[in-house]
Parts: sequence; C-alpha cells; structure tokens
Amino acid sequence: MSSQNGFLVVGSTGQLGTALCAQLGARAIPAARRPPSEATVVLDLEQLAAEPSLAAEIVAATKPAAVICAAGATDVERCETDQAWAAAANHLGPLALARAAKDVPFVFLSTDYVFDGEAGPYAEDEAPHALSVYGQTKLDGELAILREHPNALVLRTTTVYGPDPQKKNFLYTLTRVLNAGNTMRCPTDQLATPTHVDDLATATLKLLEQGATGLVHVAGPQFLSRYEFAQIACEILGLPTDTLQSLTTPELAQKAARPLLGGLKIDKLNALIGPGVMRAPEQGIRDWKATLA
Ligand SMILES: NC(=O)C1=CN([C@@H]2O[C@H](COP(=O)(O)OP(=O)(O)OC[C@H]3O[C@@H](n4cnc5c(N)ncnc54)[C@H](OP(=O)(O)O)[C@@H]3O)[C@@H](O)[C@H]2O)C=CC1
Ligand SMILES: Cc1cn([C@H]2C[C@H](O)[C@@H](COP(=O)(O)OP(=O)(O)O[C@H]3O[C@@H](C)C(=O)[C@@H](O)[C@H]3O)O2)c(=O)[nH]c1=O
Repeated sequence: MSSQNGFLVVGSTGQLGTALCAQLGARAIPAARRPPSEATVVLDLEQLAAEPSLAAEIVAATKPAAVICAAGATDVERCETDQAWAAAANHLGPLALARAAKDVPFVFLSTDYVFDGEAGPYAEDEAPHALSVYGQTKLDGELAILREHPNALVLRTTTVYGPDPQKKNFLYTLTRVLNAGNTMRCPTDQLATPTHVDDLATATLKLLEQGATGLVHVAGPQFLSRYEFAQIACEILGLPTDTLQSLTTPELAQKAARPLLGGLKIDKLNALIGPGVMRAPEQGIRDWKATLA
C-alpha cells in the first residue's frame, strides 16, 4: 500500500471514520483493526500500544499527508472495568501513532467527558477533571499528544449522532428500544450539545485544511438533556412515547460517572471555520431520518 497525499483515517469502520472516508473519497486511506476489505490498512491501537515500532512501519508504508485518529475505546461502561483496554486504545496506541507521524498533521478525537460536568457547556480554556476511566484515558491521550506532536490538533466532541454503520448511537438505540415496545430510560439531568457526525467530519477536514493546531471543541449549537434529545427524536421520527421514561442519573445507575452539565462551547470553532457548519438537533435528526431506508 502506498499513497502520497491521502489522509490516514484510523477507525474507518466507526461512525466518524465512515463519515470522514465518505467526505474524503479517494483521498482517504482507511485503517481499521478488523479491515472489511483489502483496501483497508490493518491498524490496531492496542497492538501499537504494546509494540510502538509498528506505528512507524504503518506510517512508512502508507505515507499519509495527515493522520486522523477517530478510533478509540468508546464503550464508556466497559472502560470502567477494562482499564488496560481503555488506556491502550485511548492513550498509548494513539500516542505511538502520533510519535510515528510527527512530520504530518495529526488529529486526535476527544470528548466532553474530560470535564466533571459541574459547569458545562465548556470552552477550551476551562480546566478538565474527568470522572470516568474513559474520560481520564482520553485526557491522558490529549495531553501526551499535544506535548509530543508539534502540529497536533485535538478535537473534543460529544453525543455524536447521525448515520452509524454499527447502528449503536443513541438514536438507533432509542428507535430500536421504543419500536420493540420496551422502556427507554433517559436522564433529565445529563446535558450536552449533540453533534451530527457529518458536521463533525466537515469541521475536522476544514480545520485540517487551515492547518489548525491545539485544542478545538467541535459540537452542536444546542445544550439539552438526553431526555429532551429523545423527545425531539420521538416527535420527528413518530416513535411511541408511552415507554419513554424520564429519570435522574442516580436512578439510571450507570457504572461510569457521567458529567451532568457536560457539552462544549464552539465559539473558537465558529471563529476558525465560520458559523453555520454545526446543525441543531432538530435539523440533524430530520436529516438522519431521511437516510433511513
Ligand atoms: N460517539 C460519541 O458520542 C463520541 C465520540 N468521541 C470520540 O470520537 C471518536 C469517534 O467516535 P465514533 O466514531 O462515534 O466511535 P465508534 O464507536 O463508532 O467507532 C470507534 C472506532 O474505533 C475503532 N477501534 C476500537 N478499538 C480499536 C483498536 N484497538 N484499534 C483500532 N481501532 C479501534 C472501532 O473499530 P471496530 O469497528 O473494529 O470496533 C471503530 O472503528 C472516538 O475517539 C470517540 O472517543 C468523542 C465524544 C463523543
Ligand atoms: C442504555 C440507555 C442509555 N441511556 C443514556 C444514558 C447515557 O447518557 C447514554 C448512554 O448512551 P451513549 O452510548 O450515547 O452515551 P455515553 O456512552 O455516555 O455517550 C458518550 O459517548 C462517548 C463515546 C463520549 O465521548 C461522550 O461524549 C458521549 O457521547 O444514553 C438512556 O438514557 N437510556 C438507556 O436505556
């Protein structure tokens, strides 16, 4: 495999990776731990964490013009009990790749879960304080990559929704659960700024084109609770709401603590790429609906 000007998209089988590859077209060099075809580079972040020299081999073989690390341990609950996995996929693996790709721009995807949720939505200059293993390992990744890569761009996002090849984001879960007549329990006290995956991909590529570096928040423009997000989705999608139940986070009894007032401010993003790129949930859910068969 050899390519002079492509962007290495790590996590090409994921939600964001798929959107990035679609927007990049022939400029994408997809990379995944379980490649769906021979055209995809084999890249396992856990393996890179254990054997960092493999990262240099992949970079030498693919010669990317930039690297976007859109992969990671995204199962927030599993991270609590499998900390070695979380550290490898969210911190040490991406760091090995960043070290090997020092000569080209490197993008690392992070999260609002680096914050404790006492005062969201958050701007880039606010102090992080992670509550969960997922959030802490992402924060460890951010700090190490920003320290070691001269042109690193760290993008924090939150509650990504829209087309998802693995059909596991919140909207797919909500639709599946409610259509099956089961109860969907949604917290009224977990607030964030839901982000349409295509906008996240667009913003990522615009920032890369501009040569942006450092920390930038990329998220939707509206701050709302999971329950409100679910209500908007139900209305647009015509889902039954008799089994949509509101509750508080303690009642939900999740393993990993979530930031309650999470979410991200996007003034810096808007100043860099112009306003209007990030769509509001109502529009985003309508657009997602239109993609369903
Ligand atoms: N989804 C969200 O709400 C948010 C996401 N983020 C961050 O944005 C990024 C993209 O998220 P999203 O696309 O939604 O996530 P997904 O869960 O949809 O995709 C994650 C990707 O990471 C890959 N992956 C997991 N472990 C490894 C590994 N060891 N080596 C290589 N690849 C691996 C998965 O591969 P496979 O298909 O084989 O499982 C998949 O392609 C992630 O870094 C995530 O932490 C940040 C905030 C919110
Ligand atoms: C299963 C279930 C979840 N939920 C809620 C609780 C919680 O807020 C959320 C859990 O689903 P999610 O997987 O979307 O949420 P979670 O894994 O917490 O979402 C996070 O993903 C990671 C990758 C991030 O980085 C975060 O920014 C955030 O988007 O959904 C319900 O309300 N009812 C349910 O029945």
